[in-house]
Amino acid sequence: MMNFAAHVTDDDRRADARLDPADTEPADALLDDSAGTDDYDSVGTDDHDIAGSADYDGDQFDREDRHSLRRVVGMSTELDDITEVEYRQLLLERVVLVSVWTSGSQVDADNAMAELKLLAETAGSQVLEGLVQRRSKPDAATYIGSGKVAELQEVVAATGADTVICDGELSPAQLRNLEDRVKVKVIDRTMLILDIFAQHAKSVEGKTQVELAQLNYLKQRLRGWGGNLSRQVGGRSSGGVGVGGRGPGETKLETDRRRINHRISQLRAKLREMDVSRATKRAERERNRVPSVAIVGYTNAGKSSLLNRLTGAGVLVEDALFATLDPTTRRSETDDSRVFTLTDTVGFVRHLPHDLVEAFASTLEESASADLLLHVVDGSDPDPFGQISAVRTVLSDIGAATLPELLVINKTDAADPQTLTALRTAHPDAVFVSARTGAGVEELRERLWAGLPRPEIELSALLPYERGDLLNKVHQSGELLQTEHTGEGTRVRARVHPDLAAELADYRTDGTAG
Ligand SMILES: Nc1nc2c(ncn2[C@@H]2O[C@H](COP(=O)(O)OP(=O)(O)OP(=O)(O)O)[C@@H](O)[C@H]2O)c(=O)[nH]1
Ligand SMILES: [Mg+2]
Repeated sequence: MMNFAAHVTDDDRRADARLDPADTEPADALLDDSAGTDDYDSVGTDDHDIAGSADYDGDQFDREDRHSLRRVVGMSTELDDITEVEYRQLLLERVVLVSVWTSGSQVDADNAMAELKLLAETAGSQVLEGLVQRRSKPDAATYIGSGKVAELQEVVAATGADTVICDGELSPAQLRNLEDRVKVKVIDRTMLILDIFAQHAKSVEGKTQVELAQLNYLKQRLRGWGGNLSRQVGGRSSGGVGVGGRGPGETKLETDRRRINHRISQLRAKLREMDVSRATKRAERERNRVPSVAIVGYTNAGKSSLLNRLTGAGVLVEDALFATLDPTTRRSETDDSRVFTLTDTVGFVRHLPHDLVEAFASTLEESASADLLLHVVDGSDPDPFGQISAVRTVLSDIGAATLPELLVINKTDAADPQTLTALRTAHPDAVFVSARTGAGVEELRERLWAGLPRPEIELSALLPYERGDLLNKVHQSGELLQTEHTGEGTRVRARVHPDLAAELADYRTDGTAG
């Protein structure tokens, strides 16, 4: 294990931040932490060299960083000192997966199970076994049928698993009943995804959003878990008053509920503040009329790799789900000097937990307000069509369904040729690329540039040399078609937005001035 001391510090800090109800983060810490991400202004001046970025897709970045952030099991000491959310996070180690398959083919069921396995592994678990039950609908009491529960009980005992992960969102009663029967912790897909988000969130905003989603989810399940945890952990730690042995009695539950509610309102307030600064930044961008492109798509499709290819951004790329949680915005330029921004975003997944969509609303709004969506699809996935429709579902949830979209089929180097043919037939307008090899990236760049909105007014003007500011504005927010330096100033032909056209009115030479 690497860098143990660093883990302890990180864990301590996290525990502190969550537990003290009176805790308010110093404002400067807040600023510090968010400075690295989503900061269009700070990168605005440093133009990334597109040609220089052609050699890498970002796979080289930050991997160590990410792994050094993995949670250390059992670092917290007193149960009194941790919320149940954190308690839940402590052990997710040796797991058995369970799913109920209600419709679709065997292949679909296998794909869903493979995805659940990937999710579990991304959360840091070792998957011991997977059980699928075909059923017209999940059992109301135990999710899987009672015969299957007995089988699950045996598998858990035989493998020594400490957790069961169910592929769906279970009711509190289902969770409780299953825990009672199999005697280990049972979590559902929603909790699993929340757990991954919790591990991956880096910025203050991301962490706040995840914690809010976790607490909202937990609040509804508090009673069920409280009862179970005491029995379960008490049994495991052989009767002593070990961790959890005290058991959250009614009073403890009440305290927990109050603390959770208090914490939720704190987090909401904090997010509202951050929302304001995000909105200010976006308004600034909109005022400058810099076209924005959002890279969206299924998790692990290669969105960050493409951003790196296109701009040399150096964003974390990892063969893991939800590697990116904090949106990163980079400035870029077309070959005819039009400036635009590219934002890498959180990946989507089938059945994205509702609490998460809500908590990440402001992050997702970033995509909803873009001028163009680059919808990246993993062409090497067994079911790229399923990915496309899952992503479109989330897009319409966040009000982004009607935005212009450029479909990008990525990983063509690894994709099955038949699948690619099927994709070509179904989506003749899509661009086929490989962020890994760079194939198709040139075409993508051109299609992307062509898809950017263009300023609506074309004009000619003669700008005196002392109005370098105006020339600069044309360069930044308009489109320079022609420039010529003369004795009196710079002659330009350009396309600009109406407000800039108004500013240029006095200098126009094409007769429509005034
Ligand atoms: N073979 C192949 N692998 C690729 C390609 N593009 C990306 N990958 C790999 O796919 C994995 C995911 O890439 P990312 O760029 O992190 O994907 P993402 O869409 O940003 O993922 P999240 O942020 O987790 O949602 C990494 O292991 C990449 O190296 C490609 O064109 N071909
Ligand atoms: Mg990413």
